[in-house]
Order: sequence, then structure tokens, then C-alpha cells
Amino acid sequence: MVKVVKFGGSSVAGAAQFTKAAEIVRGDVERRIVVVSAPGKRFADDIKTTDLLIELAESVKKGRDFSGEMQAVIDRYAAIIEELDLPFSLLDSLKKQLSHLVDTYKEDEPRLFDALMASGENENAKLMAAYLRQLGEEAHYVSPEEAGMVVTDDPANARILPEAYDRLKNLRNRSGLLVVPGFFGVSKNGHIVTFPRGGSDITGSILAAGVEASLYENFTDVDSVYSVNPALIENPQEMKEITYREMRELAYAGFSVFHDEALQPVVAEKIPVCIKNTNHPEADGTLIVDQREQKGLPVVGIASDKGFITINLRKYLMNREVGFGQHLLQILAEEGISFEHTPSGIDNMSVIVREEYMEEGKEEKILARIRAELNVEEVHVERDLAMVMVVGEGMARTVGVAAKATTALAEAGVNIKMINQGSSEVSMMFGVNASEADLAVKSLYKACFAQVKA
Ligand SMILES: Nc1ncnc2c1ncn2[C@@H]1O[C@H](COP(=O)(O)OP(=O)(O)O)[C@@H](O)[C@H]1O
Ligand SMILES: N[C@@H](CC(=O)OP(=O)(O)O)C(=O)O
Repeated sequence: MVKVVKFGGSSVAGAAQFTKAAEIVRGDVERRIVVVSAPGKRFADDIKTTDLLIELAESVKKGRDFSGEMQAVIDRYAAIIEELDLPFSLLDSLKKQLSHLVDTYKEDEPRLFDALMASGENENAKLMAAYLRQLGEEAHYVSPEEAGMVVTDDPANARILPEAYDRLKNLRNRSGLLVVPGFFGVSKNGHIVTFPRGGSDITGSILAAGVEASLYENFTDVDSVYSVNPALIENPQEMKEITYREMRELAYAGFSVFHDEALQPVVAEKIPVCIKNTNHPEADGTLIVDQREQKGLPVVGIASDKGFITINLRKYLMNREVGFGQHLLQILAEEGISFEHTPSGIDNMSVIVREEYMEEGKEEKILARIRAELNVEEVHVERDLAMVMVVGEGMARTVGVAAKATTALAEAGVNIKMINQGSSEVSMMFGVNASEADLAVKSLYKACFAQVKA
């Protein structure tokens, strides 16, 4: 049996965290494949190494003196190397590697960012392998290229290619502990390409699927996935067991503890995922599985995410116009915009998109095309929206969840701009003003988990 263990940035942020992570790996002989992130925050207002690397890339791009930014990155690794008494040759090769990447990619912007960001996890994996060896383990650093992590050539947005799995499965036959850097793969033409931010979770999941692991353990800095973001509610209810579908909805809607794109690889192979705490490994954590016994409350979690806009259209007799919706979505597709939701009425249709996709000039262009090509009576954009998602497999078989939720929002004075219920069997979505999102989540939590904690 092989388990894949992934340590997030907070679990490998410094020497003390390395020690805890190594102890966890050594505590179970089945933990054979280890994925590490770049060093994360050691304290609340610390800066993640990935963000330091982005600052470095920004300076290189602008042609500024980048020695300060480069030194800030080097210092993070130097501290770990010194405190763990690792060979100093690791630091020399790290410095050489960073300079090499800057020289190679300084004129090639998206590649520069991907290559530098990826080096955060790459160098940390080398350190972790060296540390495990120092502790007497047979441990090997395995680069994503060597592992066979072949991805699409889409900078900062890689996706695994199906053929990668044929190669990844061979990792099962290798001896010792294999330490693989998270967050990136290599495209067919040999470029380093990163997954979206937080993507080391995705690497772990791909490897778990590739080697057909019995379990994918994702170590982070909380005892459990909680029913609501713990930054919003003190001591929220812990989730012991949830389904892939529930986690996918919650992760997509704002539970940053596990990347929403990390579910797809494990779902296909039905590999259970366990979210656990590096600082408290005795806690059971949260198990994410294909099916769970339907007991307890119908709602398991409430998440919210800000940064949406909605494009609202009105056209009399829209319902009779064959192909209207298709044409609208075609315009968005041609402008390279993916949409999130499309609620509609007889003469109205709204499309909700993430604001970050609307780079300068895009919105005007899309509105002009809608006016010209769809001949609508009205089109306008509403901004600063948040989507609040109430999730639970049990909702489909429970009467009154929607009533309870809308009552809670009304009593809290939250203006519901949009409701989407029924398109997903496991979730209900409320569109609210971003400024009211936290209030909405708190009041929904109170209403749905009343018997747990007020
Ligand atoms: N519902 C939730 N349950 C648990 N943690 C959550 C939730 N929503 C957001 N978080 C945040 O996710 C953090 C862990 O994820 P992340 O920062 O990506 O960790 P890592 O450094 O392990 O990658 C927690 O510290 C917590 O602040
Ligand atoms: N280091 C990358 C990838 C990652 O997954 O990090 P973390 O495990 O700290 O979320 C990031 O910050 O985006």
C-alpha cells in the first residue's frame, strides 16, 4: 500500500515545521510519496516564498535591480539549511539555479513567472529529501519531469495530460521515499508550467491517482475542514467525513484549505483524501470520500467567495428566440471568458463571471457585442457581488432548507440578489453584495447549525 502525503506551505515554512513533517512521514511506512509546497508563512504577516518569487519576477520584468528580492528568497532557504544543519552546497546550487532561471527567461514574461514560482517548491523538495536522508532514510528528490508530470503548455494554469498517468504509475516501483515538488509540471515541449495558485494540492492528487494510492493525506495547519471558514466564526463545527461533491462545491466557493481542482484526479480512482494538521497529527482530520452515510445535519458547510460581476440582459420575448442563450455564451467564449452561473427568466438572463477575467477593455467590448448582435432592450453590469454557497448532500432529501436560509438572510438584513437552487443537487447559491457576504455566512451558519453552536 502506498500513501501520498502533501505538506502545504505552512507545514514546511521553517526548520521546526520540517522536523514535524519528517516525523509524520517516518511514522508510517506506507507514506512513500511526499509532496512539498514552497515555504509558506511562519507567522501571520510573514510573506510566502511564492510571493517573494513573484516580487523577484516583477523586478526582473521591469529591468530593475532585483538583488534585494533575490536575497529575500535565498534567506528563507538559508534559514532552513542552517537550522537543520543541511549541506551548504544546497544553498550554492539554489543561488545558481535562481540566477540561471533569471538569465534564461528574463525576456520571456509568462515563462519567467512560472519558472521562478516553480523553483519555490523545487528547491524545498531538494531540502526535504536531504533532510530525510540526514535522518537515515533512503530518500530521493524526484523532479516533476522525471516523475512524468506532463501538463498542458498554459502558463500559470497547467492541466495534467492523460498520458502522464502511464508514466506516473512507475513511481510505485521505485525504492525509498520519493520527494516531489508540488505546484508544477513540464509541458511536452519542455517548459516548466505551474498549476493555479495553491496548486501543490493538485500535484498530490495527481500522484495519488497515478500510483493508485490507498490514501492521499493533505497536511495543513488546521485540525479539520470546518463547516465555515474559521476566520469568520470562532470554533466552527468540524467536518469528520464529507463527499467529493461536497468538498468540490465548498472548495470552489471559497474553502481555501483544499484546491477545488485537486478533487478530479482522486474522484476517478475513488481515492480517499484526508486533511490533517501537521502541528497536531493525532487529530483525526477530515476524510473526503466518494459516498458517506447520510446522517446528521442536511447542510455540511457554508462558503463564500467575492469578486464576481453579473451581466444582466433584458429582451422582450427572449423565451421565443431560439439560440439566444447560445449566442450570448458564444460571445463570452469568443472573448475567452468562462462563466459561473446563468440564471434566467422569460425576458431576462444574467451571466455571472469572475471580475478577474475582465481585463481592461474586455467588458466594454462584450457589452458592445451584446448590444449589436443580440439586439437587447437593456444590458447592464452589476459589480461587487459575492456568491454564498450552502452545501450538503442531505439537502435534497430535507424539506425547508431554502426557507430556513432565506429567513436567516432576511432577519440579518441581507439583500438576496439572486438564488440558484436545483442546478446542483448538493448546493444552493445566493448572490449578495460583497459587503454583506460575511454577514450572510454568519447568519446562515447560525440558522443551519443552531443545535451545534450559536
Ligand atoms: N472551512 C475551512 N476549514 C478549514 N480551514 C479553512 C477553511 N476555509 C479557509 N480555511 C483556511 O485554510 C487554511 C489552510 O489552507 P492553506 O493556507 O492553503 O494551507 P497550506 O499552507 O497547508 O497550503 C487554514 O489555515 C484556514 O485559514
Ligand atoms: N506555493 C504555491 C503552491 C501551493 O500549493 O502553496 P500552498 O500549499 O502554500 O497553498 C502557492 O503559494 O500558491
